[in-house]
Amino acid sequence: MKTGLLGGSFNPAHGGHRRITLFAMEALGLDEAWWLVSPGNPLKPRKGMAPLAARLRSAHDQARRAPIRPTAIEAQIGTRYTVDTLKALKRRYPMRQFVWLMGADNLSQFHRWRDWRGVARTMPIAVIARPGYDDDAMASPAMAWLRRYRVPAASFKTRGRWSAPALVLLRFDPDPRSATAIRRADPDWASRSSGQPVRDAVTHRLIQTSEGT
Ligand SMILES: Nc1ncnc2c1ncn2[C@@H]1O[C@H](COP(=O)(O)OP(=O)(O)OP(=O)(O)O)[C@@H](O)[C@H]1O
Ligand SMILES: O=C(O)c1ccc[n+]([C@@H]2O[C@H](COP(=O)([O-])O)[C@@H](O)[C@H]2O)c1
Repeated sequence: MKTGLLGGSFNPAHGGHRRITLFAMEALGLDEAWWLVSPGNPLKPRKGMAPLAARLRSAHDQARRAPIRPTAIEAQIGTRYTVDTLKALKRRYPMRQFVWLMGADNLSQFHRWRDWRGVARTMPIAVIARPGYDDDAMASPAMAWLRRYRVPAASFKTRGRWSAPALVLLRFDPDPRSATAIRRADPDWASRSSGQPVRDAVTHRLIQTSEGT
């Protein structure tokens, strides 16, 4: 199973997340994508961050009828830094091939992440162009190191077994949507988010069994 991992605050999830995920799945030939709804981005302030349950619920709303599984795996396994999460997922799902997905805004900050080279050595990375961030991303300190590992999307898609580091740059019709704009227009979105707790499909299976696929 080729699986894309999109980590994020999802504060809240929006149509841009869904659209870039579906585009990336098509471009990279992925079977499914998991959205890792973060317990708290280590570089973002806690202030203004809606509860995890509300953010996860918004992710379920946006992922409807798509091969996208919103999860709270990091809260479940107790990781917060991406390098720890990705290593844990590779251990738990040894037969899966994972690729880390992120927008260009995150590439421009990537050198500030804990052991970012370790992230890149754990699995391939695909970066999705984002309006307003692409120039900074291309000029970023992480890109200076990562660019030697660049692989065209078309050849990545046809590779049987992936290796890392590998960097794929994806450029689609750019999507200007952002959670910041949504919060600005609707600061109380989370307080109206209610209902049954969502079932976290991947976490559920992770607790039940060791998947082995
Ligand atoms: N419109 C978009 N185009 C490309 N990538 C995006 C887009 N929106 C979100 N992403 C990417 O999706 C992941 C999760 O994003 P996140 O949940 O932080 O949403 P956001 O819209 O960037 O939020 P905020 O505005 O609060 O920073 C990140 O890797 C981010 O770069
Ligand atoms: O590991 C780190 O040091 C690190 C620093 C900043 C962000 N991240 C991860 O990057 C992903 C995107 O975060 P965000 O808030 O931009 O949606 C999310 O999975 C975060 O946990 C990870």
